[in-house]
Amino acid sequence: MSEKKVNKGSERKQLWRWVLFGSLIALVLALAVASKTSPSFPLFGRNINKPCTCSQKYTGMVEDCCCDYETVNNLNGEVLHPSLQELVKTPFFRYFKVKLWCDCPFWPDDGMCRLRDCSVCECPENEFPESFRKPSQRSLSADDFMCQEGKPQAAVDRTVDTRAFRGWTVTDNPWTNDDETDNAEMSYVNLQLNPERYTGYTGPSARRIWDAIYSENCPKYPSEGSCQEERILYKLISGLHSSISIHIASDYLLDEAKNVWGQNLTLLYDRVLQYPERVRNLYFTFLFVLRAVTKATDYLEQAEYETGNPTEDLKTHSLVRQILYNPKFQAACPLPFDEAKLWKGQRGPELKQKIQGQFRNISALMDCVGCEKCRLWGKLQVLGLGTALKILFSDNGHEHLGQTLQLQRNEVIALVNLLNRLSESVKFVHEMGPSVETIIEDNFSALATQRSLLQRMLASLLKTR
Ligand SMILES: Cc1cc2nc3c(=O)[nH]c(=O)nc-3n(C[C@H](O)[C@H](O)[C@H](O)COP(=O)(O)OP(=O)(O)OC[C@H]3O[C@@H](n4cnc5c(N)ncnc54)[C@H](O)[C@@H]3O)c2cc1C
Repeated sequence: MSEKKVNKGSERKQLWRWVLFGSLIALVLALAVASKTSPSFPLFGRNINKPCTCSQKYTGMVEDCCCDYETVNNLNGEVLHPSLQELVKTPFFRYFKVKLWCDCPFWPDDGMCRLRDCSVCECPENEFPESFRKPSQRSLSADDFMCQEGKPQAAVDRTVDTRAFRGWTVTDNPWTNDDETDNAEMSYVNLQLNPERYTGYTGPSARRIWDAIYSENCPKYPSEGSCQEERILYKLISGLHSSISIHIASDYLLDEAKNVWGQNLTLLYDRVLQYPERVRNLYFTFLFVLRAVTKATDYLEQAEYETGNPTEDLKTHSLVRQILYNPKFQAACPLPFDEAKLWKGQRGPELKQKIQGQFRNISALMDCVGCEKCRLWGKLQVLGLGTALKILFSDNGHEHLGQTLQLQRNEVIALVNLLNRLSESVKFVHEMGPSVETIIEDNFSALATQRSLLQRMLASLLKTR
């Protein structure tokens, strides 16, 4: 009888151990599945220290700028974003002239030049209206439709309305490497047909470009005694990088088989939000480019936006004026960035030359980008930044800017499209950031609770053994 009791007791203990062990496994599996299947439940493989929320992090003045985060968000939401969205759709601003061939000057044997054929990948002729011109008349082979590492989302649609290009002079830009004179190699691209978004471009080729940019041309922590100008170059590139990542996250191919596109908030968090510095650099870059646009007010106001469509062209001019002369903007943030404090002192001119050289290298590196659509937006946005630098630092001629500044049409198109991209990114981070961080935070505390539960169960399991 007593032996039976003892046996029953040890059986129950055994059973209890199995129940505990089973629950433990079930809990771990449930967490793993939740983490894998839900993009907004990113728990595993992370540091689970509690992050602080967007609202706590982004207050006060944007570093090195003259506006605070709240003002930037308000102005962007109410004034800039809506106008810019309209402006970039106009015929003048939606066509960009670009050399898309991959003639990377740095590492010809990268293997990316097998994409040379891919760079002329065009839609089959029956996909677009007859009246549209194609830049290349060469006959298309089957390979042309299988380009960009087999990813159609990476190919550029060259559908273009030729009426959009007239006038404007060719001028130098000491900050960039772009040569617009070689018309034979240039394509005209309709930016509205080629949104900046996820393309599947990743791995060593992409990594090599970013590495070359950061390690050789704009190190985060340059040599001892680094100055504000060097930090500013880093922040501009980092802000642009954040914006590219935000566009990938906001327009992501969620299901390749079904061609479903949507937001990838895990990616947004992983690449941008969890590094507050990257968000700050995005705001900095936005204000820097905005300052360049406002500084060129006289020039942009008088420029010709003619495309052969008087109604559209009038609308373009009116939208440009709406941005440049918005009273709300002028009252709340009249000087987004103060460029006058740079290049001072004896080292000024030498430093400027050095940084110009670094920026030109970054511009040249865009030819090494091994994905056509990424190259398009990389080139456009770097040209946009180069244009901002040219406007802000043209031979110290700030006072007479209206008379001395000369911009190419393509530079103006790049500048405005860059500003629009940055404005979209600022809006997305402002609107989505807090909720994404709250979800992550909730998940972190859920994980913390589950972790302590697991620890207790494990301890109890070990005890009963
Ligand atoms: C010019 C260019 C344009 C591109 N455009 C597209 C595109 O349109 N669509 C697309 O799908 N892919 C694009 N890519 C690829 C994309 O940027 C990533 O390289 C790719 O998605 C792989 O990402 P990753 O996670 O390895 O990190 P990456 O974004 O490649 O970052 C590499 C490293 O840089 C550092 N880093 C990341 N972000 C920042 C930042 N904001 N500031 C400072 N340092 C940072 C980190 O150390 C990171 O590990 C582009 C690449 C380049 C070079």
